[in-house]
Amino acid sequence: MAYEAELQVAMAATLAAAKLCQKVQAEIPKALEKKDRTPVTIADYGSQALICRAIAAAFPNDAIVGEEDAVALRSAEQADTLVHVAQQVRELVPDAGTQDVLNWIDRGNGTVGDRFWTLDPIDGTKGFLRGEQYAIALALVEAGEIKVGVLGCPNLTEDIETGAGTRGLLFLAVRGKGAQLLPFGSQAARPIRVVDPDDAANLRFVESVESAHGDPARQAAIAKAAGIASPSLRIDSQCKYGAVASGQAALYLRLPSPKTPGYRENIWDHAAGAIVVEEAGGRVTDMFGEPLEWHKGAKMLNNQGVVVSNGPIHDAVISALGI
Ligand SMILES: Nc1ncnc2c1ncn2[C@@H]1O[C@H](COP(=O)(O)O)[C@@H](OP(=O)(O)O)[C@H]1O
Ligand SMILES: [Mg+2]
Ligand SMILES: [Mg+2]
Ligand SMILES: [Mg+2]
Repeated sequence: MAYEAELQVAMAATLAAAKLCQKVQAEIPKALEKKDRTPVTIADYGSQALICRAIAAAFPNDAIVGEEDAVALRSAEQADTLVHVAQQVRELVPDAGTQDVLNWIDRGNGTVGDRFWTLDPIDGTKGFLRGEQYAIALALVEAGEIKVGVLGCPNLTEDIETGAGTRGLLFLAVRGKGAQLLPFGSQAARPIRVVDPDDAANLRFVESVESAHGDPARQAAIAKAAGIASPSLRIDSQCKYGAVASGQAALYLRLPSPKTPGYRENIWDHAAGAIVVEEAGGRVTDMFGEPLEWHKGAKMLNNQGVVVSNGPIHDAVISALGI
């Protein structure tokens, strides 16, 4: 199958990173603050190191556009943090040196091009710090189109609302080959599909836990206008794409927050989730109904807001947005 090698490398690397993240989350990590005042932890750095190492080894010519960089970790003030990151990485790569770890993290400072990977080593760091949902998101983009996506959701359960079923889910997709769900520890991935329009129980919408990352009042009004009356399920990270792809929600709305109207979305916050939803039969656009631009830069400067749906309700949502 096309992209089989890429899929296998991405899956193995994401599962290794998930192991590191689960261990660190259980130890209740501290947050450091980045220049943009958002949090980062040793697990974000460790996850990026492990995944970049794996991609660099298998596909040495591929660029990686990752969220994190090692600038702060190279500073004297963060010497202790670097020791902790390296310790976590060595649990999985015993011979990893501290310089190796820094270099692997910085391997994620690539730029977009004809073929590149985009990586969010922990999407939903705020959820991770609360002990709630987060995702490890890795996607391969070629000629402006996402070809492979792997989304690791270590705290997500098969039944998202009740918490029943296996905890720890890997969502996978290869362009044109459908989307699949592989519970952690299982050998058998199963195909997933978006929700049918007549499945009333799952015709709900999902949005961020963080009110400041969206516009909850408008999101509720738009969902209602599109025929979804029940309250939203609030979930951190690209786990929301997993909810739509696995037919447990019909809609994910992410409209610009009135507090940060100029905010533009990062490709790594959406690419892996987007191909999983599209391959499960759904649709992903910006709030104007336009396709998201994956290869113009790390920030999607020409897109605003994100609408993710099962497909049939998409046009009603875009017209309810009325723009
Ligand atoms: N003002 C804002 N509007 C929209 N998204 C924002 C934002 N500030 C931060 N984010 C993004 O929201 C992501 C988390 O998504 P969610 O809100 O769905 O849980 C963060 O990813 P990281 O946690 O990887 O930094 C960050 O990139
Ligand atoms: Mg972040
Ligand atoms: Mg993110
Ligand atoms: Mg992140």
